[in-house]
Amino acid sequence: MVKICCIGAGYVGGPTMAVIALKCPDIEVVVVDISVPRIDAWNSETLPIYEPGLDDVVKQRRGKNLFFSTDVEKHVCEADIVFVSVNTPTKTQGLGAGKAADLTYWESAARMIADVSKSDKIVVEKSTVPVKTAEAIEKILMHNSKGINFQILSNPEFLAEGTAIEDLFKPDRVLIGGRETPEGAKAVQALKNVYAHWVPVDQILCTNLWSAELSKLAANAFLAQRISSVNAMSALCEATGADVTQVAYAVGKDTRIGPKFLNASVGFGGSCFQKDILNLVYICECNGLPEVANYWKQVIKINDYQKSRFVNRVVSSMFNTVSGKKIAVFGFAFKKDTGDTRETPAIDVCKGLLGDKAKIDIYDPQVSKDQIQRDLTMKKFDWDHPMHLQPSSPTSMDKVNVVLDAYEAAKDAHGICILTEWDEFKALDYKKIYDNMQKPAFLFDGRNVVDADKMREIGFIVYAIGKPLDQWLKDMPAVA
Ligand SMILES: NC(=O)c1ccc[n+]([C@@H]2O[C@H](COP(=O)([O-])OP(=O)(O)OC[C@H]3O[C@@H](n4cnc5c(N)ncnc54)[C@H](O)[C@@H]3O)[C@@H](O)[C@H]2O)c1
Ligand SMILES: O=c1ccn([C@@H]2O[C@H](COP(=O)(O)OP(=O)(O)O[C@H]3O[C@H](CO)[C@@H](O)[C@H](O)[C@H]3O)[C@@H](O)[C@H]2O)c(=O)[nH]1
Repeated sequence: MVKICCIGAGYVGGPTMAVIALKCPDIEVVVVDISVPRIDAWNSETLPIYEPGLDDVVKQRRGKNLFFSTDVEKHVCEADIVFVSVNTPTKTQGLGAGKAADLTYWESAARMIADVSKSDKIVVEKSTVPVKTAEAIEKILMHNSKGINFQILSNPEFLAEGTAIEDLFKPDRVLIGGRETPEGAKAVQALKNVYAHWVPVDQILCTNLWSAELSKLAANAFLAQRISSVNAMSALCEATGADVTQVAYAVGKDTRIGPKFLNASVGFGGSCFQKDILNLVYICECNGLPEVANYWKQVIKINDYQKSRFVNRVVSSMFNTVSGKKIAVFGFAFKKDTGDTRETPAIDVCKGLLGDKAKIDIYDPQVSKDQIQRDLTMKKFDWDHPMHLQPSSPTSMDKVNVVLDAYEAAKDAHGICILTEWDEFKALDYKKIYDNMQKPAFLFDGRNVVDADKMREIGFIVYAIGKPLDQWLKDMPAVA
């Protein structure tokens, strides 16, 4: 029986391995992590991450051919294929700080693999890494190999949170990069055999190592660039009276452009886009390509602009101050159907409002109070380190309340900011909400989830990203 071990039981390692175990009953899959609470949660009734369909997959295979363990060394030693799916955060200190990928966790995993291995292994990069990481990993493994043969493969993951199980069941493509040698080709084939259990072989793309590594960064950069493009248009729509939804629809009808990923928003979030683009920018700079670096940097700049533009709209429309005013925040996760808050635009928007001395009441169906407190008090990029290395006792947040439903958040509030597109926000009784708010009552829709005209009929002053502005907002222009 082929044995797989995956180092890192996070958003990628957990769901990916659960699906491999489901689709390949003839393979034993063990997911290992240094975090005891995370592994305990994977072995419990309440999994450590919320992802539609995940519970079902884990319950079907756990204890049969899917295991979660903290005994990292034992399971690495026994495995034929070792996936590495550990954090690759942005460096916060030293050379490349604020841009380069911090490969500390990756390097320590590679050294451990070299230390404990007693048989040949295929080592698979599942984490998103800078181009040429495989070369560095190869050096670490070869210099410590004791005669063992290691083949390094790059197999980047393209799942999106909230749809991870669907994406893993029906990936657009699986990408495997390997060395162009007979041993490399054999390793690529071994990994291909795993995915071929359920992915049509013509969708399994095989490339050289560097193409696979770079394709992952490139795909995320292209995706994020689409959002920054439509968000840049949203600012122009507001200035001209065009409607960004209509513009995006018209643009997306061009089959060369396509309709997906063109929703204007308060900004993109998530653990990947910003981190991976910063990493790409750094690689370009290191390769003497400042023009290319600047091109991609602009995607991040527009995203930051979009978040601060939103805060400025809120403040300026409420007579240029939110000091002492209660603002209800609907949604804190970086997108719907996940409890993940990494790099969520809600952090920057809430910090912006707090900076203007607002009082905020936050409601999100999947994010805990503890997590929100951590997010609003943590330093930039600290979130992407293993849980046990993050600050555990957040400083107090006397101007922030985390509440259990949207009605409570909006009671006596001056304004509402919708920051995540949870479906339940479409179905709320906004008349009831309006009746319980201070007047004038403001609704700032950062995700275009509510029917703005209906809200206006109720009495709200409405701001919706990229939509024609209410007269009130035109009279109170925001400084971008
Ligand atoms: N989250 C996503 O949707 C997504 C999608 C595609 C790719 N990625 C990439 O995959 C990688 C992992 O992302 P994630 O979201 O799963 O991160 P995560 O933080 O959820 O999980 C990483 C896990 O690795 C563990 N870990 C770190 N060092 C370890 C070590 N030496 N030994 C054992 N365990 C160790 C941590 O404790 C943590 O539980 C990143 O490179 C990310 O960019 C993420
Ligand atoms: O039209 C859109 C689409 C998305 N978003 C926002 O963009 C962010 C990222 O969304 P999404 O890409 O759906 O989720 P992620 O889980 O971050 O997935 C991205 O990042 C992963 C990690 O690398 C990749 O594997 C995925 O392919 C890639 O989509 C979220 O804040 C979304 O709200 C928009 O604002 N408008």
